[in-house]
Amino acid sequence: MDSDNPVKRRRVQRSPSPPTYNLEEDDNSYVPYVPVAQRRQEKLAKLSSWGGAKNGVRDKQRQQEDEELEDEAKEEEKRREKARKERTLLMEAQDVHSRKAAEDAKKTEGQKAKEAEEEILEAIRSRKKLLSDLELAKGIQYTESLKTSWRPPKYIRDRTEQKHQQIREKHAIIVEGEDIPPPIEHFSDMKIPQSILDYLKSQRITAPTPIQLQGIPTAFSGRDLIGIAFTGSGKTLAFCLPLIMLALEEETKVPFVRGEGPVGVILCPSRELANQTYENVLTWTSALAKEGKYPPLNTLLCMGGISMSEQSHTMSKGLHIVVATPGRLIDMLEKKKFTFNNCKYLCMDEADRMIDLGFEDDVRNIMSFFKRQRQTLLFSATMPRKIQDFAQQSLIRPILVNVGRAGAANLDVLQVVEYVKQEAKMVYLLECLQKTPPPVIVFSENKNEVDDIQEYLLLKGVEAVAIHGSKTQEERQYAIKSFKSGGKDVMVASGVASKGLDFNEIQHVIIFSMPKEIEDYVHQIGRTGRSGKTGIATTFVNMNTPEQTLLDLKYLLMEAGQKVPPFLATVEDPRAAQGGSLKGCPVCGGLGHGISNCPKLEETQRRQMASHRPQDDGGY
Ligand SMILES: Nc1ncnc2c1ncn2[C@@H]1O[C@H](COP(=O)(O)OP(=O)(O)OP(=O)(O)O)[C@@H](O)[C@H]1O
Repeated sequence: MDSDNPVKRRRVQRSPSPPTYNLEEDDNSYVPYVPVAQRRQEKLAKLSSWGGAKNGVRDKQRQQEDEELEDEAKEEEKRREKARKERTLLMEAQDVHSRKAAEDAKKTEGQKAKEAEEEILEAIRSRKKLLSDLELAKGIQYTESLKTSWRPPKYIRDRTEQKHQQIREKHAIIVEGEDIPPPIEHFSDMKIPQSILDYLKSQRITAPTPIQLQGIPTAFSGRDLIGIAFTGSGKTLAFCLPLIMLALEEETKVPFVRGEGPVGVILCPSRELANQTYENVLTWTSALAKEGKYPPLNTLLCMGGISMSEQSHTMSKGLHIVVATPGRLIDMLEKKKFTFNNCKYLCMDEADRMIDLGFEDDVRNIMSFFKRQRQTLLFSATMPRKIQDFAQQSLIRPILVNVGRAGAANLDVLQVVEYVKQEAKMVYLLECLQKTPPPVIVFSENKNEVDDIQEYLLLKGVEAVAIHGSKTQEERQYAIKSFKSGGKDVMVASGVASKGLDFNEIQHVIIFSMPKEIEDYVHQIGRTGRSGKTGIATTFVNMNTPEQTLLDLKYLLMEAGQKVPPFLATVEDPRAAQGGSLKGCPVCGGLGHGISNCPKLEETQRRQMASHRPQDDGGY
């Protein structure tokens, strides 16, 4: 009779083993399944244990039991249906997974690198803006540029935009931004005091360089500016002159007294660069005040390694201009030696380094001392696109003035790359020194090597000085002074001296050890071939030089139309074989690699991990 029971028949047809796709392992609501037959048996056992029950009662119980079994069978059907659906979902998920794996396998290395690049770029994009912590916290956002009274001469204002553009094109100037002030091709049209013009003329500075002819009017107009131009192209004058003019205007309105000022600050990443910029500002402000027609302006040098009491005479008067390295500046501001309550002008030289390699927090900190809207200017010879983008977000209606590709080598430098075995370098260096008369700079990435080279040269009778971050301030100053004055023929330097230092007519730069980052190479060779003169750069490479660095170098030589030596020409670009993009790296501007293997990014990450301040070789 039981075998006729449809419920039972259905149960018998059911698969005897539980489904293997049990998705419910993690499901707390799971109730273990007890087969219907087992439950029936249990019920029957219960019933029979009652004994002596009347037949009517038994029939009623059996009927009840059948109904229960039917309900259970329905439940069971539902359970199976659910499991079937879940199985479909799981299979679908597995399908998607295997499809993706198959697609990934089909992707070329180039495509994978592109995706990795996008991820890194996204991370860079999400960096918080370069505003002060206070501005960020309060959501303060200025939208208008700083107002100034300066106007270009009428005849220039009357020119058409097309004419302005023609002038820019003539000087290979690329501009980006809104309402860009016109380029001005003559200093005399810039409304600069005659005494400064006379001084510049005495220095054979008679016509503005491209970065000056577009950068100075832009800065005079109060606009935020990102100025990019190759090494030795006169960027210092382009950012110092507007500050001098601003300070002059303020001083003329109401003379500054002790405790007042400064009007503006110039930030530099190293002491040497700060010192050099300070000296430039001093010569220009002295020239201005020389004839007594204009008031004297006070400039303070604020950097580690010098005693501020030496400058107490400057501090005892109103202060117009501060030239500083970040660490000491923060220290002075925190100690309230002066304030930025009326400071309107902030310029960063070698700005990519300032905002990219660990100075970022210091810069933010410095910005939080500003109490009013400021004009911000960033200058460098190397400023990769990503850093430009980041900087642009942080400025107000910025104007980008670009002369040549950011990070390109100065075309006035003849670049020679030679394969020299490690053990042969010292001897070959002596030979190389014969190529040109002095002064010559020799660069090495390693402080110990700098000392070794200097020692070797001294032994060989060469008048050499050395400079690196572990030297005392006095030693560094002595080295620079004696080399600048011509007392010493050769300066052996670590990377510190590469950025921004302007030595007179360096004939030859020898790069004893090729830096990993191509930007550093660009800055190092840029110590020669300055202000329109030509120079030679000889670089030693060997099997210790990473292939990627060689590739960056190869592309840079090609871009500058220089001779590529055969051993360098044979270095293949792996991206070409993988079908990847051959665009330059958006982080460091190197042409021979993508973002995913950028040495600069690696270095930045390493520094961040170590979370210590940048070794600017003593900038603090
Ligand atoms: N208009 C000009 N005409 C001729 N020489 C100039 C002009 N402007 C500046 N110079 C000279 O050019 C040299 C290099 O200038 P500067 O140091 O400002 O270059 P830079 O662009 O800042 O280089 P770097 O990127 O290496 O710092 C200096 O000796 C300076 O006096």
